[in-house]
Amino acid sequence: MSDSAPPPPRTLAEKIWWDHRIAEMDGGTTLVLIDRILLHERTGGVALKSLSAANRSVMVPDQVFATMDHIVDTFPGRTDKTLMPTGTAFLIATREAAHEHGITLFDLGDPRQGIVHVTSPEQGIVLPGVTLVCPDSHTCTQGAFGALAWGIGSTEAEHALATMTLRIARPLDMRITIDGVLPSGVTAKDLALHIVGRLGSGGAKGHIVEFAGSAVRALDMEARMTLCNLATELAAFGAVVAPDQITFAYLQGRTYAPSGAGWDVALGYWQTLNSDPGAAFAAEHHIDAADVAPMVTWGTSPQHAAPIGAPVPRFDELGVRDSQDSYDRALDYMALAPGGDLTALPIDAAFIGSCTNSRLSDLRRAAAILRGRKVAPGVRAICVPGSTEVKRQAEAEGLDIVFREAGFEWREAGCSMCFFAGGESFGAQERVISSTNRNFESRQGPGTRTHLASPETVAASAIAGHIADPRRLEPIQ
Ligand SMILES: CC(C)[C@H](C(=O)O)[C@@H](O)C(=O)O
Ligand code: SF4
Repeated sequence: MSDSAPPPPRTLAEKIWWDHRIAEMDGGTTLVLIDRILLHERTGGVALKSLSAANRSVMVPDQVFATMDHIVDTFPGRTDKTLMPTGTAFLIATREAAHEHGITLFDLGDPRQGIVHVTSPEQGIVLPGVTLVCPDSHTCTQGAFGALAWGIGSTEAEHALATMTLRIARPLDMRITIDGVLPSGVTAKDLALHIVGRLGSGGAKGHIVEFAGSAVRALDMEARMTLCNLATELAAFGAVVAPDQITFAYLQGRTYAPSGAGWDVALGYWQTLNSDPGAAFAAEHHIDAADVAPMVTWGTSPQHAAPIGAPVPRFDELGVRDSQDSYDRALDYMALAPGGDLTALPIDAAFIGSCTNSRLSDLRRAAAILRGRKVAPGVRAICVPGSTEVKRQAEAEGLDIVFREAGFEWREAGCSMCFFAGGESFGAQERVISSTNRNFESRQGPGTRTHLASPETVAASAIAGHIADPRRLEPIQ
């Protein structure tokens, strides 16, 4: 390979790649400069601990940020005590290691605390054109800013912390162009589930997915993050959206974003971050936004998604490849039959939260549905803001009151019931409608049955007591 960047046309991802490439290594890998590293108490503390054990230090502590999100309780009045029996040790280890290494920590009680993929954009840590890694698979959420952001393992995190570099094989480029206008009542979450349903859960393996097209340009930053978040469920290496005025307006004035003259310099660079006309992609897909409907999953993989109201597909109707065994197993686990009507099944619980859909705009849209209505009897409904800052803003608008009056629990920020951390759980065989990103077996607790959907659909279903289309709400009595 030549040592200089290839001439235009180049893709957005290629531009960032070449701006961070240090050297070609053996085995077709490249040594890449890492700008920012994020950690959380589930995996980050482990990486910091082994770094200390090896007598190594964090190379640039100013560019490393840690938060408490995965294991912390989300009950009001929480402390270091967690429902996960060994959880407290993770919190303490992360806190001690962060202090030892001089890393900024968004600890319990800090107004910046929250889910790592929510707090980083809020604080302006992720920026267009940076390389950003975190030992967490949904790091590609942050590619919504035109950053190369990807999830790594704890060992890689240790290497990145010590050297601000990583050795990786160049991923391929994929572009998913979404043109047209999303129908009214259809959200970025529905679009993302539509795409995962069409391409399948391995559909972007080894690729950086660039989301492009007029429907993507029309999305605000929070919706772009929702879209990029689900790229993980396509097995993508990362996801990117070319930064534009919407991105710049979101970032301006945020704590860790450049300011003053530095802002102007950065902006000049950021405006070059888009794919040149004619740039080559290893794979291209086109989606018409008008084809997207509110979606819900019926099975145990995010690719098991269908428009609300559609019958559970029969095996021969599946749009993506799946084995008969895994299809049968999914239906058995979810207690569903081919051709069955999902909207006829009572739900036990409703959950609004996670790095997919727990930002202020998500809570506002759910609250608009809940206002003046009540959660159906017997349904346990929980709302967990993605960050302490989201919670503060929601409370300033009175959204907490709307959620509470409807019958929702209103929690402290964190990952909470997005995944079972070994403590709090929905019950076995309980059917949960959830604004999260994974419906794997036992994801929300041993034996729970998760249906993924948008916050609007979760809210509408909580009221109806069964999976319900948010566009067809009963009038307020
Ligand atoms: C616990 C953590 C490492 C995990 C991940 O990598 O994604 C979690 O965030 C998840 O969503 O499953
Ligand atoms: S909210 Fe869920 S998907 Fe996101 S980082 Fe936390 S556990 Fe993972």
